Amino acid sequence: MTLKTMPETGTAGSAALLPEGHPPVRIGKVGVLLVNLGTPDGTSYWPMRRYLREFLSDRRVIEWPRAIWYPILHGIVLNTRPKKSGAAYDAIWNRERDESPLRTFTRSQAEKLGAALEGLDNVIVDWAMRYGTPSIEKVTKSLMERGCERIVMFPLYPQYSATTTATVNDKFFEALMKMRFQPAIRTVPPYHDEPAYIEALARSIEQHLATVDFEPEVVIASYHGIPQSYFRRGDPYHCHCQKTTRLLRERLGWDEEKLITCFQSRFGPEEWLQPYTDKTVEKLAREGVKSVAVLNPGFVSDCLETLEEIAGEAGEIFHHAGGENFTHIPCLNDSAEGMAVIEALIRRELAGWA
Ligand SMILES: C=CC1=C(C)c2cc3[nH]c(cc4nc(cc5[nH]c(cc1n2)c(C)c5CCC(=O)O)C(CCC(=O)O)=C4C)c(C)c3C=C
Ligand SMILES: [Fe+2]
Ligand SMILES: [Fe+2]
Repeated sequence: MTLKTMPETGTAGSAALLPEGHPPVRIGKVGVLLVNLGTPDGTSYWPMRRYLREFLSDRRVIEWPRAIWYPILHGIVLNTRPKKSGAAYDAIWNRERDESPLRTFTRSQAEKLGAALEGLDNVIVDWAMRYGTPSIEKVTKSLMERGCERIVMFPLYPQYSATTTATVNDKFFEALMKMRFQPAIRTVPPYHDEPAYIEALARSIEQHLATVDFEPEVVIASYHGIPQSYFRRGDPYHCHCQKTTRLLRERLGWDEEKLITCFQSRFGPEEWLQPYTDKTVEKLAREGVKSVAVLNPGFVSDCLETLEEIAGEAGEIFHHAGGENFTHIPCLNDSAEGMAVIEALIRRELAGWA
């Protein structure tokens, strides 16, 4: 049998011998795949509807029996919500790049991580979204085409929830299920109590508060909510959120009145984790609290839920109820502190591979 050399293949540049007609094989690389929730491709009706349909059809997100949920989703939600949510996205849209902030930050995080890992010449960094584009399947295939025999997949959620971390894992493994020749896999675990993460949050608070001309009486750590029933059935998310706040409080030397935990972004008629952020800022203002700061430790990047719901809506609620000073502390995003967290976790998970 004739063998031919394929210089573009082989481990880290070494030539491999392949039989004539053999499909090309690229090997020797390690992929790092950052995955965030996803975001619409545009704010008009159809891109919004496509995104919401995929998101709200996920059984990990809405656990109701399909026979009950699908008529509501298709008959009501997908007819009304695309317009309403589209208007909200419009208010925060990155017009320069014509995309949502979540996409801008996720891409930048991948680019900055790639630059930070440049010394590891067998590592390729890329990014994908659980819902919408670029899909996990497409990017995973692309990493393999570029020679990745091993992939570290990082669901970008500090606190584990079945509605976020698990569904990213599911989608990733669903893509692998279709492959004859699979890469070896590592997934990055939740990091709600990692010292590097707590330190980065603490510094982001200190740095932001140094830029405003008031001292907040109360600082709210506001996490995305989940239905209470998911928590009762064993989702550890609530405990992870509480632990993040406790460690942050200890690091800052604050008491339980100064740094509190709340939950935002309720959806549907069920009871969600409480206390609710919007009700809490209103109550605080009515009780005479004049200055409040809110941070979103569960969001790796600023997005609709932080920029519109907190920086926008929650601030308005606070002022209408008599509050005077309100400030939103930005997420870690692609800041030096935020990138230090992502890099530290990825370097740890690459041990023995890169
Ligand atoms: C039942 C519905 C939802 C659950 C459960 C849920 C959990 C959950 N979500 C995030 C993070 C994000 N959610 C975002 C947007 C968003 N979330 C829901 C619903 C549920 N989320 C909807 C319908 C939407 C879309 C916007 C809207 O119509 O309100 C985003 C923002 C994405 C963006 O493009 O900016 C994030 C991020 C977490 C962390 C979480 C559970 C822990
Ligand atoms: Fe959400
Ligand atoms: Fe929201």
